[in-house]
Amino acid sequence: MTGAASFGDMIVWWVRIYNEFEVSGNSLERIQQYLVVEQEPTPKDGGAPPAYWPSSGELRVDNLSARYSPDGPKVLHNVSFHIKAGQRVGIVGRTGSGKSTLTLALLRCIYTEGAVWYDGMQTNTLNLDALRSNITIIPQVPELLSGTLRQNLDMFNQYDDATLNDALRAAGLFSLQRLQDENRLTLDSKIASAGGNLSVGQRQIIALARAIVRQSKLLILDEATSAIDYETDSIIQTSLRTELGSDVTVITVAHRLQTIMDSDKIMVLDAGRLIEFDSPKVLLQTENGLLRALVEESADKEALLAMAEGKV
Ligand SMILES: Nc1ncnc2c1ncn2[C@@H]1O[C@H](COP(=O)(O)OP(=O)(O)OP(=O)(O)O)[C@@H](O)[C@H]1O
Repeated sequence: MTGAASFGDMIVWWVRIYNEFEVSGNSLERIQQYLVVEQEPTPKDGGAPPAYWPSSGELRVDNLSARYSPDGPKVLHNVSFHIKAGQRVGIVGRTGSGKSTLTLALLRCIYTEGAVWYDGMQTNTLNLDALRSNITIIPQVPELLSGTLRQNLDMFNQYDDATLNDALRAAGLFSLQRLQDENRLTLDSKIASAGGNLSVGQRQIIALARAIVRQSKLLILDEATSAIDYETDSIIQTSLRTELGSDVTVITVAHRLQTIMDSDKIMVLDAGRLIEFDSPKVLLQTENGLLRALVEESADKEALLAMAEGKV
């Protein structure tokens, strides 16, 4: 009996050791993978822009191509366009058409060829710190830091409360709180790690307020369709239309056409190529145009057409 029990114990012991060995092996493998990941140039490498840069959100893109790995396939193909300072531009396209890839390429997060000029500076001559701190991205679900709302808006304590409250008002936080009975936030409110105690809408509004405080000239918004309710979305859209300076360019990656149908211009991507870029009104008159086809397919066709005509 004792012999059988100790043999059994030994088997269990071996299984446990083998299991632990396998788990540790996985961790080692993961560390090894991180060690061989190719590093970006250090953020300070490259030129520093002049102090007055950027003074506008003008963006000129010339033959921009992109891939996710040095020897991977091109995912974005020779995209060229010009966005004047202050324009609101929507990017549309079917799933996998390259919308997110284009925004990553603008930030130099992936391998790119071609040239991008932001307010007259060619971005690949700038260090990554300078480039990325002057473009604000508002992702679908913005991550906030644990701390107060004030710290999230102004990490280096550079602005007074009036400026921060103005930015929150302009971004639409107080309108949202009037409409919805969400927890009332003040500059001293505590934000949980990653913003876990706030709704996605509140987080997007705070990210927008941060862009307003930083006086970003180029804002890229990834529309959060599924995670955001209609009221919050329209508050954010109104803020983007009315509360930003006239030289601030807003690019919205749109997942529903309503959001961008009254933009100054719409960019239509298809399989990594820019196939249409013009005002919604012109694109809707384009025979066999993709935007026109997307609108035709939509259940909200009439409303979209009215928006494009500026009637809504
Ligand atoms: N990390 C990645 N590595 C390799 N290829 C990728 C990666 N991310 C995206 N791709 C590829 O790039 C192409 C464009 O994808 P992208 O995510 O830019 O499209 P999208 O228009 O933003 O799509 P969605 O509307 O679904 O967000 C697709 O073929 C996709 O498979």
